[in-house]
Amino acid sequence: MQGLIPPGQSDLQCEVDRAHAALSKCCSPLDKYQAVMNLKETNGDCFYGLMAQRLVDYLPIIYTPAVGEACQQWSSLLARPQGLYISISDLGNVANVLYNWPEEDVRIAILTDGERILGLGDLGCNGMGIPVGKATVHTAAGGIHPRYTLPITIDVGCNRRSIREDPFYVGLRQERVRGDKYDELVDEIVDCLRQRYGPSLVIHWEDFAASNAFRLLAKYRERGYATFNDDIQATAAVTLGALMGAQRLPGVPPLRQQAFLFFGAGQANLGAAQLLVRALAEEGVPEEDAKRQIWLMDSQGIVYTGRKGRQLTPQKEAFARSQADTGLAEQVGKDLSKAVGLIRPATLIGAAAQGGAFSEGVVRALNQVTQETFGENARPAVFALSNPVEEAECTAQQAYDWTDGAAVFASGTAFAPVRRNDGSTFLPGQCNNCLVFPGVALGCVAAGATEVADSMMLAAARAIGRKLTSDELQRDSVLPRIERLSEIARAVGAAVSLEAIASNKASPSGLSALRCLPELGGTEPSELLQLAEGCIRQMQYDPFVPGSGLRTSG
Ligand SMILES: O=C([O-])CC(=O)C(=O)O
Ligand SMILES: [Mg+2]
Repeated sequence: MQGLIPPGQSDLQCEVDRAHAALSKCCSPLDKYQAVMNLKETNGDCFYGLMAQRLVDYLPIIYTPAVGEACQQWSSLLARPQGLYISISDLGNVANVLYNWPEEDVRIAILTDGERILGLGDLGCNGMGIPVGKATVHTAAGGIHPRYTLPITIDVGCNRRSIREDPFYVGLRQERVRGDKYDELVDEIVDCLRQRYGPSLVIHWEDFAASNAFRLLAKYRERGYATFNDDIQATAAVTLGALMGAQRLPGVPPLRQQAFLFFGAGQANLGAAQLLVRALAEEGVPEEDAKRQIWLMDSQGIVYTGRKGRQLTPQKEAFARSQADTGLAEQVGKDLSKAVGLIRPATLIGAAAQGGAFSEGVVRALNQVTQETFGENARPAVFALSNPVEEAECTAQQAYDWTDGAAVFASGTAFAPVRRNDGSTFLPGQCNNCLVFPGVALGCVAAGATEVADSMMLAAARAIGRKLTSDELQRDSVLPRIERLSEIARAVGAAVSLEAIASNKASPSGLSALRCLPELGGTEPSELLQLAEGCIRQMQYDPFVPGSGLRTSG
């Protein structure tokens, strides 16, 4: 290497600082995305060092929202492969493809088929940015070694013509394969993953369309895989965590007394509704009563039994209002402010990828019905969860302005703090599944979990609600600040492993690693936190002595 690199020596910290200074010169988030991904490719130690130290600066780049733009432009980005591509033409040959992945010890596989990337829809093979970004967050926040993560894009085609016809498109130029062949491919992938990486490999599903997401999750859970769907379960856990956090603010009505209106009946809201029912059940509310507190609204209006048109999916059917609500549903039609006026919820959760759907009229009506029902100091919850930011149902500023500061607000993509008239600031919570999935994976890996049970997701939600600090509460945040992501991931990890042990979902290897935990009894056992810290990459360069040959790492 002598002569091929400059003579001055820098340690890792200097390289991290230099990389940050260089990246600060990028003019757009997309430029920064490309530059930082290039760094990942050329100097992994420096990249992960930078992510660990400045996650809050780089999360909006490697993750939502810039990663969404990167996926939209993926074909023309000169992106180097950072994960594994398995296509429908590999059917019957998946094992060989999988053995091309160089790592022997993978603990988490993150799979997408690119059909529902964030709120951006079908991006086909260009969705690869998402599992790659999620893997990076598993490392940067959860401390999972990058070699333990395997991002996979399953290419079965793309139903967006503009993408298929893009001359630079990197995927298969065909419509999506569906039905038996699709299922066979996913089966083969999951089987081969288990064969190569063992039964406690965590399978993390990401950004599948609802028609596949629920089915695949149920199928592989039933088959005894340690598996979770980020968009259904982790989004649900962070949403429930935000609802639990809101309970700690004065004026927010008790969960068991409210009506909840879910705008959008896709994976995120259905998952949240399912988990909410479980949480209410633990408060002693019978399941049927809990369901009666919940209203779903999709593109056809209120979800109710016997609704004309397309048949309800089983997941929607579980929350369909009874025939007794037919009159109300017909009166509402597709009008959200009418729904608010007639249902009188105190919580409105949007996850329909319809930017701006929470209009001034809707938010004002929500505030009014909340105060009429629970008194003039009562505060409604407005959660605008769709990603990326253009898809958000309303902005933080709007929610505050339209309710004279009464609303408690959370969003999927971050909004800046909002200044109040008295000079203090509201701190909008970022209700993004990144507060959950790294901790869930960490907890599962640490405990050698054989299943990702609902109770483990509930434990994750509770851990998040508990972690809110008094400063955050004072600024009306319903979730811990994203700056604390690593700390939250470890707390969620601890809670998830403890619950895995308590519900007999931990395997002997995990149990022996965690053998001291039950006696510790606390909610954040220091042993587990140490274990988590132990997983973290030791980012050190070996000293380079001129004339002695290569650096051994870096
Ligand atoms: O990636 C994110 O920001 C959250 C998420 O899973 C999605 O929107 O699909
Ligand atoms: Mg997702």
